[in-house]
Amino acid sequence: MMSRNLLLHGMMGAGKSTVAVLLGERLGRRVADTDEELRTWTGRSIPELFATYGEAGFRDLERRVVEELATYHDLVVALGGGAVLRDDNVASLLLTGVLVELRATPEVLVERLAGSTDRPLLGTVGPDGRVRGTPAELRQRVERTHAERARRYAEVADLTVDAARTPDQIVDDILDWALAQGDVLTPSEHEQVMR
Ligand SMILES: Nc1ncnc2c1ncn2[C@@H]1O[C@H](COP(=O)(O)OP(=O)(O)O)[C@@H](O)[C@H]1O
Ligand SMILES: O=C(O)C1=C[C@@H](OP(=O)(O)O)[C@@H](O)[C@H](O)C1
Ligand SMILES: [Mg+2]
Repeated sequence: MMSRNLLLHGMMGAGKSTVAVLLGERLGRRVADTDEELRTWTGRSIPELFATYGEAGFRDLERRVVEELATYHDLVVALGGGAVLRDDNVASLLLTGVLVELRATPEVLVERLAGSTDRPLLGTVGPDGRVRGTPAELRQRVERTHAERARRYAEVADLTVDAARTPDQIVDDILDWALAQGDVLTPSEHEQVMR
């Protein structure tokens, strides 16, 4: 019996990659992270990919990863924060999965992203991988990106969870919701979560 992929989306720093691992452990599912897939496939870091191909080129590579992952079932997937901006990605992902938004305020996100060196859109890392950018610039970029994307994230979400809590609490919220759906978990996952 197959289940639907649990696809985590939302802003950079919301905790998608972190929560995906825990959720996968709780369900005994395989976990995929689109950024990790891109690193493995290309042998390059995310900043290197942005520096080499630009954002548009990065999105095209990400699209190919998304298309491939959408052919599987029974996964937990941490999407890169920009993946659901494309309609073609959302259409592919919904064929086999449900979209769960992790939502947090810019204040919370900035706190979590302060030391980040692998998110080129935040301006905190140069093409050479060296850290640059001031805390004020980080805050401005997070606020602007959040303002640009918040509506889109909400619109495509099957479920939105408050990400300003512990990863375990976020996993519990997702599982509570998944249990109440008919087609998200397999019967054996259902049993395992209830135990
Ligand atoms: N629920 C949480 N509470 C506090 N810190 C978190 C939480 N989830 C993730 N973090 C931290 O925030 C940073 C970004 O998390 P990450 O999982 O990479 O987010 P995303 O994949 O959404 O960009 C990491 O340093 C991570 O350890
Ligand atoms: O929001 C975005 O556009 C991006 C988010 C990043 O992943 P996380 O959301 O895991 O940080 C990564 O895919 C890339 O830097 C672009
Ligand atoms: Mg991530």
